[in-house]
Amino acid sequence: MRIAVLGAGAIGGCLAALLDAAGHDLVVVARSSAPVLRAHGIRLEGAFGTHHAHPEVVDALTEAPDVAILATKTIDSAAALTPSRAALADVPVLAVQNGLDAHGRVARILGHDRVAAGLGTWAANALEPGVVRITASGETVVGGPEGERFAGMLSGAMPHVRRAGSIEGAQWAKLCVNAVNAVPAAVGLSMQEVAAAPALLRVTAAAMREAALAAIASGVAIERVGSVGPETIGTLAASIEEAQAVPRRMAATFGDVPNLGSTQQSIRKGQPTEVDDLAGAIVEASARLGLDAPVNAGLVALVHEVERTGAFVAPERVAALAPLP
Ligand SMILES: NC(=O)C1=CN([C@@H]2O[C@H](COP(=O)(O)OP(=O)(O)OC[C@H]3O[C@@H](n4cnc5c(N)ncnc54)[C@H](OP(=O)(O)O)[C@@H]3O)[C@@H](O)[C@H]2O)C=CC1
Ligand SMILES: CC(C)(CO)C(=O)C(=O)O
Repeated sequence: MRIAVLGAGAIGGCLAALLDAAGHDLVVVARSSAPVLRAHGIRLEGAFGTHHAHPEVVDALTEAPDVAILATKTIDSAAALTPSRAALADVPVLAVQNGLDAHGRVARILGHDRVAAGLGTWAANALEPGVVRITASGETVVGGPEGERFAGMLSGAMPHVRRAGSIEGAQWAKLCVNAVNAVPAAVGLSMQEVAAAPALLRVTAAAMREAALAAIASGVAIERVGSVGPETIGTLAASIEEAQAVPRRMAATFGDVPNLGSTQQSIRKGQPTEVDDLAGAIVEASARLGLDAPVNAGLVALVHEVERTGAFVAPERVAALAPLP
């Protein structure tokens, strides 16, 4: 199949390399990394194996591929899709992005609803253009319109692909997972270091708890994604003390290689983050559901401060969002 990948960073670069290795014909739509990708291709290393791909690299699509994958940060979806909109007019698209309803937003930009959603639980690092390191394996959950097509396609290229029953339930579970992203992005530590620091672990647990309470209040049947399923939501909701087991366990699944998370990687590349679509989505959903989410609101403000100043904040300022008893 002729497959277009828009956004060849940590997730898109990994998928492009794996699909290339599986024998597909890849075209990559790239932004600032385009010259490096043209010259050196994409090198994948780590938990999904090693492969060096040399896909065609373009600024925008002029011809329709068979299918496309969007793997930019959510804040870049419109800018990445708009120049290729005509070529994607009738093309099934898989949006591999975090946040609630990222694929719905893509459907609205494209003006058609053949848009599936993909949720990756693996840890991917791409701080250097054209080099992707998968530092921890994990499942990929695919759902929504065209979900079956994309689950089949990915299954032929990578391990642990699962079709979601309810993509909305899976996106809520993933939003709870991504409540771990903001603390490392604010202080500049890895997820493992945050889990080992009692004051920062407590704030992470409090942020996840707010996400879980909003998930419960939404009334959506939560579907397991990675290590977060309905029973985990119950643990998170019970109390901050009980909730701490969840980010601690999650950090252990990321293994020994420090995992910065996708939000901190944006910071380290000097780029805006998608924190408004992660911690910010928890704040927004909570307000809609009549709940407060002060910890996530505080984290959104701190991550935006780090984006503006380029300097990580002192751990004490994060710890103050949910002080130790
Ligand atoms: N990293 C991870 O471990 C995980 C990430 N995710 C989610 O996956 C999604 C992608 O994240 P991730 O791969 O980490 O992000 P990256 O920043 O690593 O990659 C995004 C890529 O999109 C490119 N891009 C941005 N705008 C455009 C544009 N207008 N045209 C073409 N390309 C563009 C960027 O180009 P440039 O080179 O110029 O920056 C970059 O290469 C996010 O929603 C994230 O939350 C989900 C699970 C795990
Ligand atoms: C799964 C996890 C937490 C991997 O780091 C992720 O989704 C992210 O960083 O955005």
